[in-house]
Amino acid sequence: MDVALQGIRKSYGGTAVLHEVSLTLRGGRVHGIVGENGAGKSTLARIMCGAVAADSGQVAVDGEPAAIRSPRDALRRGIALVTQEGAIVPGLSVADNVFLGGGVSLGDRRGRRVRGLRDPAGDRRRFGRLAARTGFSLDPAARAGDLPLVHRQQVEILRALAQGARLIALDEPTALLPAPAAERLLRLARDLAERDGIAIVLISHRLDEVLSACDSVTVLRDGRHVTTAPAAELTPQALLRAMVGRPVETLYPEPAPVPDDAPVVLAVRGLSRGRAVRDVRLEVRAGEIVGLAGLVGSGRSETLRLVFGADRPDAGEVTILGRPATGGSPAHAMGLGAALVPESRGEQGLVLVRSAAENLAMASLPRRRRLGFVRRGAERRAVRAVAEPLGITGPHRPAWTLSGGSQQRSVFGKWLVRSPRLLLVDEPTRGVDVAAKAQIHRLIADLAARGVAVLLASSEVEEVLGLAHRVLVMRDGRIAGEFPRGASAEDVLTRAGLR
Ligand SMILES: Nc1ncnc2c1ncn2[C@@H]1O[C@H](COP(=O)(O)OP(=O)(O)OP(=O)(O)O)[C@@H](O)[C@H]1O
Repeated sequence: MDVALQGIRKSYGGTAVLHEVSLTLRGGRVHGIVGENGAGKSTLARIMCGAVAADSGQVAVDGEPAAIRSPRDALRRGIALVTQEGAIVPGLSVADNVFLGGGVSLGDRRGRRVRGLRDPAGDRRRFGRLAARTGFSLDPAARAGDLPLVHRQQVEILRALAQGARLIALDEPTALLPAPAAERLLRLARDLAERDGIAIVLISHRLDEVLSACDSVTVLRDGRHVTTAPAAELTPQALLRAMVGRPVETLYPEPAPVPDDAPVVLAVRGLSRGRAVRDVRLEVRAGEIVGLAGLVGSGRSETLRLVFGADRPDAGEVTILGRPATGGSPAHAMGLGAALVPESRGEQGLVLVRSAAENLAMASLPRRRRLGFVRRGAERRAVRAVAEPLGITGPHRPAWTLSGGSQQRSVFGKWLVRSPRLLLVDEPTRGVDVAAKAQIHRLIADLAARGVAVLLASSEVEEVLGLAHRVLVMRDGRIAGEFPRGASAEDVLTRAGLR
């Protein structure tokens, strides 16, 4: 199946987000779409999949104009979108999400049963076949809302396949995955293209994976189509130049040395919670960046949550600047100077119906003043002090309309306005483009240089090794090793059980 996008235009509130973009996606091929945050990648994918209406232009399927007005229309035409955050119906089982796809795709959160009666035994067989085809091991009876984001994405892929999709657009599918799982997913994408003739669209900020997984790559810049070229003729540098239109600094900033007399800001001893975190011991001094590497589920994020008081430990002790913080609450930890930039910005980081400016201003105010309306003055100050330096575009629009990168920067900014002494950061650059990534790295390095203690968890081993003074590797909830900055990624991955 070929899908041609012709002269697609889209504006939001008078701002053009896509300018006459044309692109043909062919069955049996993997097409990459790259571009900086806000370049229009997701909007293009949403238009093709019926989640957003174009202002003009058309979508043609196998040469015939196709009126795609909803995700259901798109799915009927064989076009499915798999998003980063997962458009599943949380209250339904995995199997129901997969098989009721046509009826429950985006916008129908109650999951109405549009197909009438179901055949449970048939569904089980079909589910088994799909699971075998994809290599996903999901429990069909599990409640979809209980699944972690990475598994919700698998549910969406199964749903697309169960509904017979011939074009599957994957919007940043590997952003959350550790290296081996990302490789498996990309292999699956290639296999679906080659064996089943499905057209795969891969939107990603990881240029190396785009180049290795795709047949052709399209570059968008500021809503314009810059080029489409065979991946074999491109290099990461050429892609970057096309994306950004200027040379980009991609080296990690050298962290400032930690003074010998720098006080210990965070001390953790014997910290344990169930099987997730076991007997963790670590220290972070003022000005020091300590990295936490490890697989998803190795205990990285859980350790940060325990330190921040978001979860209660079964045992162990946390002190922040010498004051006890064990098993307190986020409010208590914040009172001691801690800040947590969480992994999932949509769920934990931002009030999405408020603007980035309001989110920033809310974070800057004392707790008791945070309810009700935020004063315009506080908003203006927050925009000047944080949103502008961080390059957050559209700080006055509701946060849900911001590009993924601007959302991530807003979450970061929210904590910066509070001048923390201890910064706990989880996946700081997920879904962030190369230029913004460099900005966030610089920001972390600058904060540390000003004496902030940073505990940084990331699934990108290169990121932790590049930024941190030293790296602790977690495996099965325990600290399995420690490496200095500049150690080889291979060694860290081996210790983490990834290789
Ligand atoms: N519903 C909306 N209302 C207003 N503006 C929007 C809306 N959705 C997207 N935009 C804007 O359109 C532009 C393109 O956004 P889009 O999400 O398509 O970019 P992207 O290339 O996918 O970025 P990222 O890599 O950060 O996900 C951004 O400036 C974004 O803020």
